[in-house]
Amino acid sequence: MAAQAILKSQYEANKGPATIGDLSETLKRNGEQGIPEHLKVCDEDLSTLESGIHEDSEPRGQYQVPVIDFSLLQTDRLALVQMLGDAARSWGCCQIVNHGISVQSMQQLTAEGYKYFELPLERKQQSRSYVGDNTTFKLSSLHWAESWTIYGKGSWEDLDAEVLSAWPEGNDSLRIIAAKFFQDLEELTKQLFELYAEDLGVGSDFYSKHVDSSELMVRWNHYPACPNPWSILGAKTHTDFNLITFLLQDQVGGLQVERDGSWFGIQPIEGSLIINFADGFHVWTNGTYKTAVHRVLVNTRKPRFSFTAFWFANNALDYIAPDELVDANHPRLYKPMNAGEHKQKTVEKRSKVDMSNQREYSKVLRGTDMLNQWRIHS
Ligand SMILES: O=C(O)CCC(=O)C(=O)O
Ligand SMILES: [Fe+2]
Repeated sequence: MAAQAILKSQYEANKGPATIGDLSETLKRNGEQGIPEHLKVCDEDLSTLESGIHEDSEPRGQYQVPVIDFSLLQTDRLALVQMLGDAARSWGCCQIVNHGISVQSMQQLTAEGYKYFELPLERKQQSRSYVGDNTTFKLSSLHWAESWTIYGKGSWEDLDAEVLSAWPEGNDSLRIIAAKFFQDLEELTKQLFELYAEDLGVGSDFYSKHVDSSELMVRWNHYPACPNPWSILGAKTHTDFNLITFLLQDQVGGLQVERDGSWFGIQPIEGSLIINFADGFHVWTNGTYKTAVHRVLVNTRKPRFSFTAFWFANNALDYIAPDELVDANHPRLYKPMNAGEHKQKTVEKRSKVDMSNQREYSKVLRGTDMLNQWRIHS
């Protein structure tokens, strides 16, 4: 049987290949021919994968996604509010530095989590949330990656259970550092939501008062070096369907965001936090802030690691943009979008889509169809 057929039948039988590493070995032997259809970069993306981009990070001068110094909060709040707002409107994304969360604790958090990927496969597979081969996990926006997920905030239960399943002997440093990070991120998120409210001219706690009832899901990701960078993306082009996402990437880089049909790399900066607006916030601002369309390139030589923190609004919340954001020139764009329903529908759609149908699959990942379901058509 040809390599592709073997892989395909393995996928269909749902028994492997067990890891991206296995798949990588198969692809090294079989070249482009071995790539399963649903892993292939769609034509739309193919034309925008610039040469050489996967081998090294982009040169510094070409990075355009705003990097915002959060310490302006102390010296020039107005300027900070304006920068945050501008970035959210035009990019749906920015990077913040000097955000107040200790860089050292973030480095520890990522490094401790990334050790997870070095554990024996059998151990990792004991975790409820381990995904060794994201290509078979249809719900995921990741493709060439393995990942480990924990539900954070408030409860220690999931954190404890997950940490213990990976390290039965315990791993207090990860447990403590993660719990502290969840708390710090919650504070920062509230602060940011107030600044965004200020930019939008709505009541200062309009968004921030919902942080307490929101949920946090965090994920460590490992994208192994990939022998076929021209045909495979680490994460295909997608939007996040939650409220807002915070990201940390290592120095390898590869995260890109789309603006007006062009792709821009996000500069790796140690200790920074990348903010990606997701579908929820987009609707909640009557479309004022973009939902970031993003993707991840793979690297031929270096593995890449990232850490993502997804805020999900409480399932009961209806995203309704405040009246201040609606006027004759800005008619209301969306019906009240229920957070739980949007999540459920998106998950369902992503898990049912025929992944070998490029057009359909990429539409579902981009979230366009899903958001359109809530759109008011005038
Ligand atoms: O790894 C990254 O930088 C991005 C991952 C991502 O976009 C996601 O998990 O939704
Ligand atoms: Fe994403």
